[in-house]
Amino acid sequence: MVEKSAGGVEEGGSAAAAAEVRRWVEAGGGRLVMDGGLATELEANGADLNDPLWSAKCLFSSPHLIRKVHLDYLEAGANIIITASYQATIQGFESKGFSKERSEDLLKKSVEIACEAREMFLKEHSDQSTPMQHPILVAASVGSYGAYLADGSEYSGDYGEAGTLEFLKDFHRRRLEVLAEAGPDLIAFETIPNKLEAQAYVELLEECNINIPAWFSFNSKDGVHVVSGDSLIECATIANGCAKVGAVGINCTPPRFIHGLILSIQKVTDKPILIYPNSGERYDAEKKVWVESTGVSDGDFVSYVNEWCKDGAVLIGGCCRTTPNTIRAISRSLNQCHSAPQLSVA
Ligand SMILES: C[S+](C)CC[C@H](N)C(=O)O
Ligand SMILES: N[C@@H](CCS)C(=O)O
Ligand SMILES: [Zn+2]
Repeated sequence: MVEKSAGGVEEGGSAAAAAEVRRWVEAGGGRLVMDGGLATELEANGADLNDPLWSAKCLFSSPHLIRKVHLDYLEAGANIIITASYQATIQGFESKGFSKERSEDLLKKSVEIACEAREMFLKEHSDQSTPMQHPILVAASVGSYGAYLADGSEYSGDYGEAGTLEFLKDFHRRRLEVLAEAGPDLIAFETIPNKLEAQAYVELLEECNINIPAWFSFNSKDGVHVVSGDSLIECATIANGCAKVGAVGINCTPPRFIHGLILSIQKVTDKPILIYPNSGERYDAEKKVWVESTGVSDGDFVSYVNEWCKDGAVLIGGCCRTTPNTIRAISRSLNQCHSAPQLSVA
């Protein structure tokens, strides 16, 4: 279980969230291993995600599978497990016929399932002399508005006329509050496709007075811009300007772009950098399948890890199409990596 500092993000000045993430990274020996693709592994365990709710469907159809996948990632060496709330929204559940209350309960449940998996894992290993990974953290996923649209818009960031700042804030507000109230260690804003949504998240973190460290993770198709074409540097600058953001990085992006993206992020922030790329395959949103075999294998993926460490990433995992085998290999590779930079705890 994680011990939180007395004041959380609330106290401690402008870099409080980053300081908290740095403390966790220090506790983990200079690196933290994140989990891999949650939806990927739910499918591997038999879930049918061809649904507008995608992986969030399992919150009511097969919560036991979500718990199993979290456990599999913990057994593989993950320090951080990300909840099944990526595509879980009050609006999405309501359009399936759930009441507002039940929809909020399902959001909370995503955090509860991950916490249960952590408890089970800790209990299972409590009498073992071999050291387990520490700390173990639960990050509540907030997928973008594009994820809710269920048409792959998180890979274009093109929201048309709906994409105003106020609209995006209204869309995410209650969802964020409910997830924060459920008590995760972190809030994971994932697969952020454009600058506007990053700005909306910053304003919501402040207005809702969220005192749980957040991370902002963008996705890119060219190694320079986020998927909308907005500059990654500008996006990372927005994240850097928010004291409630504890880490900044990249997810669901081909491994070949990660090196350059880390260097870009470093130009504008001292906050810890996280990266959890996908396999490099392309998502066909109509058929809801991943296509093309240009992806990298687990072995290939891991060959990049030491370079990303040297570049300065301190939280490393995988996104779509990565598996517990990927995470096990990353964990082993990081354990052998002795070039950990000294992190100052502010
Ligand atoms: C990260 S993508 C693979 C998630 C699924 C997408 N939003 C869809 O519903 O098709
Ligand atoms: N946390 C989500 C990210 C999708 S891009 C998942 O792994 O399914
Ligand atoms: Zn992904």
